[in-house]
Amino acid sequence: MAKNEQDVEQELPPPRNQPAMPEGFRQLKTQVAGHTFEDSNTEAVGLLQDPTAGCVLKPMGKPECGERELRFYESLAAAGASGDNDLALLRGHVPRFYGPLKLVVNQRERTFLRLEDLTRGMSQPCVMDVKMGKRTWDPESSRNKRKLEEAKYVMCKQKLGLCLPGFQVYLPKENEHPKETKILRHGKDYGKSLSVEGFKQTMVLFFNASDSKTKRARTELLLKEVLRQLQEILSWFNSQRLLHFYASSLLICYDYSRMDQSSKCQSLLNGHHIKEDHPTNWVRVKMIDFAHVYPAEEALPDENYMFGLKSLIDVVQSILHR
Ligand SMILES: Nc1ncnc2c1ncn2[C@@H]1O[C@H](COP(=O)(O)OP(=O)(O)OP(=O)(O)O)[C@@H](O)[C@H]1O
Ligand SMILES: O=P(O)(O)O[C@@H]1[C@H](O)[C@H](O)[C@@H](OP(=O)(O)O)[C@H](OP(=O)(O)O)[C@H]1O
Repeated sequence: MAKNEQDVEQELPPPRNQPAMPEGFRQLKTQVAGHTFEDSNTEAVGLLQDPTAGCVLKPMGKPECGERELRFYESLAAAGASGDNDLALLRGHVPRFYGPLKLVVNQRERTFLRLEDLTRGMSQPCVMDVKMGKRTWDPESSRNKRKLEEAKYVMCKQKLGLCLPGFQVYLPKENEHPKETKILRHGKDYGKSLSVEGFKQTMVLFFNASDSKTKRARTELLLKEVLRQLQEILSWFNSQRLLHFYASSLLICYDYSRMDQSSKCQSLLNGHHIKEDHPTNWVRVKMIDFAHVYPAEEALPDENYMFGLKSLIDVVQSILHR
């Protein structure tokens, strides 16, 4: 590990000056990467959360990026919910989109994209942002942007086609109270320092898989569900020839509080029984960040994204089969 846990808590501090925002909204506390609020710059805006609606609101940042992401979500909406074309099928792998919304934040009106909150309903959300692909610059990037991107996260990006801009995880406290937890948070500086081995160890930590004796069954369930969702995304990429995704991420979320429960059924008022403990209720893996999505060149598959996705699957499989 590059830094100890004490450093981590200082690395992503909650901003001291609370940004001024409309009633009912708050900063997304589980935001682990990307553009964020800054104490010294009221122009910098991060994601908001609307806890009642189960939505997050992503600010449309740089005009070309914001517009591209809006067009991407609108094209999925237009593809129709029930269609079986590749765009319609992609809807299942991205957050639901509820349209743009103008809000005044820090005394300035801005446009936000309203998206399904992938951490909704989670009382102890563990969240990891994994940026996909060896190449994280898009076809319109300047020579300078290319150089900047190629100089970052070099070890993981080149070998695995992955990089780790941020994550948070709940871990058991190492004391006599097994139910007590602590949160570990790391940002992009940590991710940029990781070797391939460090990346793999970080994944072990993130999945609470370091202790092989306790919670073994729950960890196995978690890893299998993550793998299942990753494989579904890979099958979509295997067939689609429409889009290429640059600097896009997978967001892996799970609820640590569900790692402790044994499988149980819940009775519903209408007499039906649902397995509320089913892992699809507390594990979510979705694609996010579509600021650099382009039509596929020469209708080729997105080998760049797929290379990263396959190595992520290999890493998770290696943890499962240790
Ligand atoms: N739908 C969502 N549900 C929950 N959290 C989300 C969602 N979308 C984004 N986030 C949180 O916000 C972070 C940043 O998201 P995103 O990558 O879309 O922003 P960005 O500012 O475009 O990032 P970048 O600087 O890498 O381009 C993610 O790492 C995640 O923590
Ligand atoms: O990982 P880092 O070092 O934080 O680098 C940022 C990352 O590449 C973001 O994807 C990019 O935003 P976009 O995807 O919106 O281009 C941002 O550009 P920016 O600083 O020009 O916003 C970079 O600074």
